[in-house]
Amino acid sequence: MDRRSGQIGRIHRLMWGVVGSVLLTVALGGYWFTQVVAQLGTAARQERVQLLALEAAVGEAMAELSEQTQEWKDILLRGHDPVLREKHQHAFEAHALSLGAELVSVQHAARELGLDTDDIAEFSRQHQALMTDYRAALTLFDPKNPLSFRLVDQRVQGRDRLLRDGLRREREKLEVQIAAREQRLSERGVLGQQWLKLGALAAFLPLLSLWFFWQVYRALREIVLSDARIRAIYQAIGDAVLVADMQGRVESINATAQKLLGWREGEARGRLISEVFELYDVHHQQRVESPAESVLRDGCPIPMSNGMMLRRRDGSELAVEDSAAPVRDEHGQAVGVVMVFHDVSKRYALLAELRAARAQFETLFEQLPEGVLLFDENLAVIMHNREAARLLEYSSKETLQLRVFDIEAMDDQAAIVARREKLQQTGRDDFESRYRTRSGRLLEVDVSVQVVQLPDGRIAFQTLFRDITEQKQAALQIEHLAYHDQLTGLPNRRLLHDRLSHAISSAVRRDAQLAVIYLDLDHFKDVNDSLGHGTGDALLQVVAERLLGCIRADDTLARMGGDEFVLMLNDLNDADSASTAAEKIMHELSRPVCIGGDELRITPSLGISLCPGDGRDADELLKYADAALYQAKQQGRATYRFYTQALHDQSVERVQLERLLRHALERHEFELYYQPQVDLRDGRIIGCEALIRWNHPGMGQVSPGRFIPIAEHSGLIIDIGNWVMQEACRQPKRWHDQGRDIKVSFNVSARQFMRPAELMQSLKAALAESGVDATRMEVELTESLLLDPQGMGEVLHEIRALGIQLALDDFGTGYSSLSYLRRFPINILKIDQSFVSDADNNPDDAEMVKTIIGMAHNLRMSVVAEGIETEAHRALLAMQGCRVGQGYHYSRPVPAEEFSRLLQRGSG
Ligand SMILES: Nc1nc2c(ncn2[C@@H]2O[C@H](COP(=O)(O)O[C@H]3[C@@H](O)[C@H](n4cnc5c(=O)[nH]c(N)nc54)O[C@@H]3COP(=O)(O)O)[C@@H](O)[C@H]2O)c(=O)[nH]1
Repeated sequence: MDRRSGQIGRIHRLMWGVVGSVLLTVALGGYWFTQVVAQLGTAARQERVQLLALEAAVGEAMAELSEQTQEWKDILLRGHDPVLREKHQHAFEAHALSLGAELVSVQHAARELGLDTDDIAEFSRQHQALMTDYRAALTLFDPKNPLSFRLVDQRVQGRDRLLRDGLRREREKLEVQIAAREQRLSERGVLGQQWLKLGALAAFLPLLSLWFFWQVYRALREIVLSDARIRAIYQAIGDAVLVADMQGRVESINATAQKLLGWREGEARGRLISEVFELYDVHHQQRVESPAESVLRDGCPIPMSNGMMLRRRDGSELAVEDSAAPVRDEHGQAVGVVMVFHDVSKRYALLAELRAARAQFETLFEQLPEGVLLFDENLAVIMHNREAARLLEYSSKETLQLRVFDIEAMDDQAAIVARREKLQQTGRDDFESRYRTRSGRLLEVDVSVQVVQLPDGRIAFQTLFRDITEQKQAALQIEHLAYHDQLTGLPNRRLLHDRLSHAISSAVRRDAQLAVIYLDLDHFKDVNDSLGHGTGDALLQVVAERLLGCIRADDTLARMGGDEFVLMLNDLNDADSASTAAEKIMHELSRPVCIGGDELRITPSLGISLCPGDGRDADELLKYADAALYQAKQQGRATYRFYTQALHDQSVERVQLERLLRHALERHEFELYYQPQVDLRDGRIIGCEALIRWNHPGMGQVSPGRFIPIAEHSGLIIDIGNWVMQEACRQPKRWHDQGRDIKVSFNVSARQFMRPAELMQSLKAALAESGVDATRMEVELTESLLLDPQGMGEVLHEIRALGIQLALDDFGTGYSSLSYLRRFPINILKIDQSFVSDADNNPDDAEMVKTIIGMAHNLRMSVVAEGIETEAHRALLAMQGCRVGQGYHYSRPVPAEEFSRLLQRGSG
């Protein structure tokens, strides 16, 4: 390339030298030539001027001669007048002089022009002679004698004419000569012009040659440059090019080929193609023929093909795409081969990546847990995955023949089309729909459609769908569960609340009345506990059925949980209608129920609130009905109560107490009082019962009779009970440390027993933390707990195993049964104070007391009598064989310190 550029530069410089010298030659030659021609023209012009001057001088001489002759005549004619004669004589002389001078001039001019001047010289002499004669004649002139005029004139007459004629002839002769000369001069001028043309031509011809030369130069330069350009392109081309001769020997390789092959052109030149271009089969790694070699063999061009690996000079490999064609001369004769190839490694890698990505995509597509359908613009399936076909129960082939209308379980095709049009605008849509399977089954599907563009530019609808039939059913079920009671299928608290809210709004709008009846089965727990939950559940179902029979279609019966039901009675005329309904309910539910061969008798308690009289809010009405129910329960059960202001106040108080109770523990407002248990024979304190007290800063001491039911109802009894347990365990340890070993009993609520594991954990922790001897502790539980034989047995045995004694509180008021007394590890029976208080007056109570004491002894249990208020009580009990008792007769429950003093005193 550099050499080529150098050559072009040299040619360039040479050409400029030639052009310069030609231009210089042309310029100098032209200048010289024009100078010569110009000189030639100047000489001719000067000669012509001289001829003209000669001709003019001859003319002048003739004119002067004529003037002289005329003056002569005037002298002769007017010579008689001396003045005129003198004047004309002067003029005559002047003209004679001028004529003489003119003749001299003519002679000179003629001589200069090289003309014959002899005649002119002769004339000059004749004129001189004539003048002499004139002047001589004049001397003869007498102005007074006219004859003298004649005489004078006769002397010169004829001679002046002769002179004039001679001069005329001379002029004619000169004119001939001048004409000849003129002719020659004009010929010389023409010649000069020809020369000028020739000169111009001479100057033009080199210019023309120069122009031709320039054109040739340009053409040559173009050839050279295009050759260089081709060469440059050849080198710069992105594809590798190898040119070889017919023997397969490399002639040239371009820069790209050098880079790819690892051979420099100089090194590769002359080598066999196979040496520099080692080609291998990609898959089998076998050496294969290069396309150039195949062209040399067959003479046929090989189009661009790939799939081969090129082994480079350094041993590394490249994937190449190559082609070859024969190189032919102007006669079509093959003179070599050209091979073009390029590196396709990156493309191969990319293709491999693409293939891997596609395989990945296909796997993903096929393994998608969702069905995928691709619909074209006409909503026909053009692609699908396996899951789509499976869900729709079609084969793959069948799926590809479906249209959306075959799948969508929508009768309204227009709606489907409208949805498609909307989709085209929004690009995406998510909705739930129903698909019909091949077998006609309906699938609830969650569909997500996206508008996509196909490679050919058309749009398509990519539809992902998921079978949510089960989910839907589950959701429906959940929704049903969320709003219904599982056991009875009745609306639950939430649904009741909704309906009640709507019913209240409607009633208020229509100025109508409605009643809310809160119902609770009396002693249902006992049934449940004694006969088992199965029976309890069956009973609840019967109750639900009977209640449904008591209400109208637009009324609502809901189960609130446990044995609690609520009835919402719409459009009541007055409160009496509610009473009527309540009585009907009581009557219906009081009828015996037969379950599993057992005949059960139950009674309900009912609380009633009215809308709008008692309130216009669902929660309010429920709360008031609950308060009325509470009242009904308090007042002996098996009855109904309407909500009243007093009830409202109690209810408010309960709510307030509950709110305050929630903070009582953390504010250390609880305290344990201890009531002595004494030996009825000698009044000696042998133990005590721990009874909780709530010292509220504002309300003073709140009795457990007020707050324990609230604590139990709210669940706060768990924490409070744990605190009692801990404190009750700590106290005997303190007394022990003071030298007094006292047994302490404490109450454990039924709700605490409902969480046996937690109870045991708390109990053990309390014992461990206090370090008390467990045999000093006694747990009091109520009779009703023993009605659940399965649940309770274990925990009671565990408590006993710790060494703690078990006392059955309020014995005689519940389902006292010998069987469970035998079954459970109860140590002590506590006779309820209600029997004790009247035992001295009421023979039934006395009999009861006697029976309990006898039973306890039979069962080898201890007996503790409660509520001993008088000596009579003590005496009666002692007489019946009861050894231990407690009551105001001995001491009210007292704080620990005071109890310590009692201990010191030695008796209660
Ligand atoms: N779960 C828990 N319940 C407890 C706890 N502390 C008490 N209670 C229960 O609260 C109810 C009311 O108890 P209280 O007001 O303390 O009444 C007790 C005695 O003061 C009272 N008593 C004792 N002797 C007499 C008497 O001669 N006459 C009379 N009229 N009353 C008397 O009896 C209550 C003792 O009851 P009991 O537990 O059944 O032995 C009450 O039901 C308590 O059980 C507690 O910590 N946890």
